[in-house]
Amino acid sequence: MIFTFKYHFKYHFNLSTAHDLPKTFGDVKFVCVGGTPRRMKSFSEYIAGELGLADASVFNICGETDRYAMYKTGPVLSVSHGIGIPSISVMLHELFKLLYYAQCTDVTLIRLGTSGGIGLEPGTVVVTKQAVDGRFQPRFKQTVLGKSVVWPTELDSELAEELLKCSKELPEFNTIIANAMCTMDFYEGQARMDGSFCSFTEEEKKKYLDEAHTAGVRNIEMESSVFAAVCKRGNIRAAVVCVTLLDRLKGDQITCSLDVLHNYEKRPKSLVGRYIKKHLSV
Ligand SMILES: O=P(O)(O)O[C@@H]1C[C@H](O)[C@@H](CO)O1
Ligand SMILES: O=c1cc[nH]c(=O)[nH]1
Repeated sequence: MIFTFKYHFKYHFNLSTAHDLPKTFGDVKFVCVGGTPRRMKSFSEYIAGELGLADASVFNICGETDRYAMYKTGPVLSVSHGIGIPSISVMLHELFKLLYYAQCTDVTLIRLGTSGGIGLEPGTVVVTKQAVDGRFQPRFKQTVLGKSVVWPTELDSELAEELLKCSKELPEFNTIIANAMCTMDFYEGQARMDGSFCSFTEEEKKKYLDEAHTAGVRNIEMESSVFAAVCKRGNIRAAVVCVTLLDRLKGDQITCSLDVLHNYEKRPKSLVGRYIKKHLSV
């Protein structure tokens, strides 16, 4: 990555190289990202407790813009990315620029997310091996200058294994390593029949989800492919850790209570928190 502008603006973060980025962000070793500002704020507060930084004040660094929210506790930066590939892609461009100008080294990126499971007990945590597209291929396709560009989407296998090892200390939920399918849509794109429109039958849906299962897909979400592809391009160690909210072989609608959902959402947080704590030898 080579950036040569004198002042480089990270427009959606409301930060630029006019700020002292090395002073504020130079110590960052982990960046955790996830869909919602609430999740990332609560992760930042949680990690402050885990790292014994309970006095750290957790505030939104991007306070002046409401595109994304960013929180920092010690060496851990938490950033929200919104829904889907375009939203996380913009955030990752600006994040990588930020890490570069802040002169950060040895950074690990982890996405903490939610997903729909395939053939799994709801609440299972899936650490992604490869992010595959809707045709079960490990690739991220983008149109650049009117041409299709394809990037590979494997994630760091060593990091995935280390996370799986940490999960053995959290026996209250199951954690597995498997492929995630990354889609462009929550409804028809994920073979749901409960959107505004539906262009397929129940049998076609079942056949597709069975094929996904046979291809090794165990969960479906909406960001892992571009996340894996750009981390690979930037040579950054990365993992995707998503909890499943339902079993898509049994239905389309997420019917569990908010309490149960929030409890499920804590699972990637506690697994990644444990990993970070171990890694920083706290
Ligand atoms: O990080 P989150 O929980 O937002 O990720 C999944 C994929 C989509 O962004 C979203 C759809 O509900 O949930
Ligand atoms: O089914 C689901 C649940 C959460 N997120 C998704 O993208 N799909």
